[in-house]
Amino acid sequence: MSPPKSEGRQRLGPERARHAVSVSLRLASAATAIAVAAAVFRAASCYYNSRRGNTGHQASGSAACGFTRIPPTASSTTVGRTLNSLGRQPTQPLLKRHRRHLFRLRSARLALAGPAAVSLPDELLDSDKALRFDDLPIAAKTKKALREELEVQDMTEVQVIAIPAILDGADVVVRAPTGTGKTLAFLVPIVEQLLRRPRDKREGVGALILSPTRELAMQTAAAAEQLLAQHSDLGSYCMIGASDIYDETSALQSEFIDIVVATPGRIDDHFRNSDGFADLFSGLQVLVLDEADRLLNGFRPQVMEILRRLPLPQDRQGMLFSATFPDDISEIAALALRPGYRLIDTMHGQVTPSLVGQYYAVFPQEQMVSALWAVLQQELALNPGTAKVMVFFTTARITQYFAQVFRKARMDILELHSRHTQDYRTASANAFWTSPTGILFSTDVSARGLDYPEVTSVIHFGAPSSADRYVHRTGRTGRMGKSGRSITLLHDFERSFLDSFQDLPLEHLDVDALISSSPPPPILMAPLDDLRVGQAYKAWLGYYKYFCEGLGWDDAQLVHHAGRFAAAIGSLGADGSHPPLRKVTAEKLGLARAAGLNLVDRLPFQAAHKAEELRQERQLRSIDQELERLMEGGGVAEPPRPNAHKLWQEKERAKAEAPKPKRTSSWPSGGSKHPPKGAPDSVLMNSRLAAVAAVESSRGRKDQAPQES
Ligand SMILES: Nc1ncnc2c1ncn2[C@@H]1O[C@H](COP(=O)(O)OP(=O)(O)OP(=O)(O)O)[C@@H](O)[C@H]1O
Repeated sequence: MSPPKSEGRQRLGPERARHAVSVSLRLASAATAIAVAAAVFRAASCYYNSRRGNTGHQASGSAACGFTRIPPTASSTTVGRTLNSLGRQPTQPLLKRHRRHLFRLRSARLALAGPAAVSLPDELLDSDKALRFDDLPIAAKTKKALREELEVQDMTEVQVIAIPAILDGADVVVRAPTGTGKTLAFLVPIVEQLLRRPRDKREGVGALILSPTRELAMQTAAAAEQLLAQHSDLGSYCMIGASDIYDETSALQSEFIDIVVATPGRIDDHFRNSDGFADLFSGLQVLVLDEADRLLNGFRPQVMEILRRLPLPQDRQGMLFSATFPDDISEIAALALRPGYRLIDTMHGQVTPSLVGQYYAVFPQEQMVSALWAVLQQELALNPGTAKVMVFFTTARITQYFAQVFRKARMDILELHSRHTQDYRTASANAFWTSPTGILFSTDVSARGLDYPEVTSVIHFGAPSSADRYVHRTGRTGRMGKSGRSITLLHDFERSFLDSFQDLPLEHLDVDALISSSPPPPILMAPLDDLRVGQAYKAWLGYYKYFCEGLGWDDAQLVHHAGRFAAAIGSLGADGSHPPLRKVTAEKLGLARAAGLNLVDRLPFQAAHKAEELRQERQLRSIDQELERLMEGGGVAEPPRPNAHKLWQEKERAKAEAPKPKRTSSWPSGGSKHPPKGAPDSVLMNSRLAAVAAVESSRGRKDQAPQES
């Protein structure tokens, strides 16, 4: 294992002090007192400030479901908010009005202080045209790729402000609404920075982009690949938990790879276990933490370890991107950025997309299945033939349970969560991405960054565990100025969730009326087999045990509501007995002494599942054979492969054979308006998905991915 690149990280103290001074200076010089006061007032009225501290997710015992209000505080983000107070406009995802661009650019210059904050030529600032990528001082090949591969021309607000600042060499913290083009806001200048300083092959990787989930990393890598389509001398690579660790190291050592997009767990793993890996990053020029708040909240140990082994902030450029940051970002920024970094904030006080109608319903837990059924029917009816719905659940097992229940009722449900293998996850994501309509049941693993086209509705089944999660989930719809709907379905005991969201435009939805007009089919109310019930019940207990304090529950109340959950899925015994729970599990949950649980040494149904597992494996094999046969016969396109590196290798191979081949990414791209070529036959893929799911589920296989839930 290579030694850490530097041991000097203890300089954080003085750096922090310098940073504090620089923030104060910027505060003082950047805005007038009125603007600051307006921003503070805005902050006070903004729900984002009224939520509990974002970084305190684990710290507070009441945790995320506590729904307690934290008094608003003025903070370093005030600097960013002065931009908003000057702008006084609702969020406009695609700003084509040049005057507003100019106003904001000038505001940015004012508010962000620092010399030469934005380096667009003055003649552009004085013209009446919308600012386009073509106007940027970047390589012609990048512009061509933006036009032809990503099909984008006019820049969005965050791109107008962030790209010049990054090209200028600044470290940045960028907060911009969901779906407004943050990915290209960092990818475009990264490519340019790499081109501007030609690198020696021995310097290794030029830019590292960290993403909290595998799917987001793959999506970003695909966008990078599209952007590099015209640059035969630059390559990108995607490193995620599911790939082969040995292949990755040797690929990185033998190939010329400039941009690596990765999940933190995998990079950390390499740093610890792969010889010579750290050397590959010794010449790193750019580091991006995409969804930075999540990375530093949910993956802090890994991210800290990575930061410790990368070049010091003063020797590279650093960027933090997200739609949500804690009020005090100085701590996060001090970890990854140079003092004097610039804050760019294009939220304009609006945390959710302006064209997303937001609704809520509260219902007795016993009605949860009917409520979800009725709301889904409504969304399908509101968008006939085009409904694309994402339903977010609290845990992977509960997601899996509901997916199987709704499939019984002949609904075509895709599933994405950590209880499946990466192949399955990728196939689900691809199927949802390519289909013009569909329903995806997911955990928060899909909440951030994923850019599924044309999502019409987001349904939160149960209270989201934090305000930030609500924002990111909701942001899967209403992207790039489109409209959408977000419906929050709250169990009766989650009503206090609404207290924290008073500033959101949530409208009440009459779920009783919906249930009366769309009653659930009887099959929906019949429980699944014991194994699935047991898994869902255990997951429910584990999840709400974590939030007991916030809900004001003791163990007896937890068990009481767990019984209601069991009743709602039709699995409470005739004598009121709960589904069986292993004693060892109850001990782990701290519930060994709780009255009312049905504790057993061994689950009675485990052996019976062995035979079922074998049957399903046989089924899976025959579906695979069928797929293979069809593919050989040209009846169905090859299922898409996600690994950007493989695609890159193919590109390289193809290049050697014929100059300038044109390839299309097989993964949902950040910008292409067309589905990737080679999309799978959906019926066959769906049956394969179902078969794989059944086998995985009966094996109880757990995916080890870093996950949201
Ligand atoms: N200038 C542009 N014009 C048109 N479309 C664009 C432009 N820039 C990006 N897009 C497209 O907008 C969509 C959303 O972009 P992106 O995923 O980068 O948003 P985001 O701000 O990162 O969202 P999130 O906060 O959810 O991660 C993508 O399909 C992307 O290709």
